[in-house]
Amino acid sequence: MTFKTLGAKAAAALDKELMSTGAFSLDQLMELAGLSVSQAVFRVHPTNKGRRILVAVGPGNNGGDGLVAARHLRHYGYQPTIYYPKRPQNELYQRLVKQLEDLDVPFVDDFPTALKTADHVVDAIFGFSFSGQVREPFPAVIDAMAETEIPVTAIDAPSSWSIEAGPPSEGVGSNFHPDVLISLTAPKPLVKHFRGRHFIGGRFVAPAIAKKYDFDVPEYDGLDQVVEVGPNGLKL
Ligand SMILES: NC(=O)C1=CN([C@@H]2O[C@H](COP(=O)(O)OP(=O)(O)OC[C@H]3O[C@@H](n4cnc5c(N)ncnc54)[C@H](O)[C@@H]3O)[C@@H](O)[C@H]2O)[C@H](O)CC1
Ligand SMILES: [K+]
Repeated sequence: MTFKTLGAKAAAALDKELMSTGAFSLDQLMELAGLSVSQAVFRVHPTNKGRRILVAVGPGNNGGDGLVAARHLRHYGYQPTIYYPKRPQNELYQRLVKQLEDLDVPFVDDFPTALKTADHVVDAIFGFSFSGQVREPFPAVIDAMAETEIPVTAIDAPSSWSIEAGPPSEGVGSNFHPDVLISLTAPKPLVKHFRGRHFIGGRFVAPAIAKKYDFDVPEYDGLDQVVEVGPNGLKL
């Protein structure tokens, strides 16, 4: 049995609904999404496998999830480093950056060089609002993540993949296959093409909303914010 998937349009509509009739703020959803990501990273890459986590942060809310995850990882004893080349003038993201600066988390401009000394990478560049060809400065970053030997965890989608159709057939991202994926609230159709370890996170959806959008809320254990499922959404 597989978990139902949520296309890009449905995922955006669900987000909107959670923040209107659902009465959540974006900060709350992002905090819980980022907390889920930090738990998935801890599961697949505990601190004894290496503490240096490089987080590639994009310009939207997927990037925000990455900034939140980095803060939690720092508190778990990791040493996160942030690559954040396109920073929107938005108070929410500025606050997330300040929180990391207060924890002495370094921000770097040169992604390939930072990758050489990292133990694990988090891809927080694009999520369900990605479309078209990858624009600068991200093509080289995605190429570097595709080629690296160290494990990569992608938040919600491997960046550059089509949310509906998966990896591009050629060019940037065609050889990008992250080791770990954490789908937020529900897997996206691209999971059909994913072969690594797959988690679902985002433990904040009320049953009535999940029913309306026709997806399954997984059974979370105890305090967990993530559930591991089969690579392409199969129930384990
Ligand atoms: N429902 C949840 O569980 C929650 C999910 N969250 C995360 O939010 C993202 C979706 O965020 P959104 O801001 O809508 O968009 P993205 O981050 O995916 O990216 C938008 C950003 O990227 C730019 N962009 C789009 N295409 C390209 C391109 N081809 N080249 C360069 N740049 C591009 C675009 O202009 C925007 O600036 C979701 O996946 C989750 O990770 C929330 O945290 C809330 C809870
Ligand atoms: K991503």
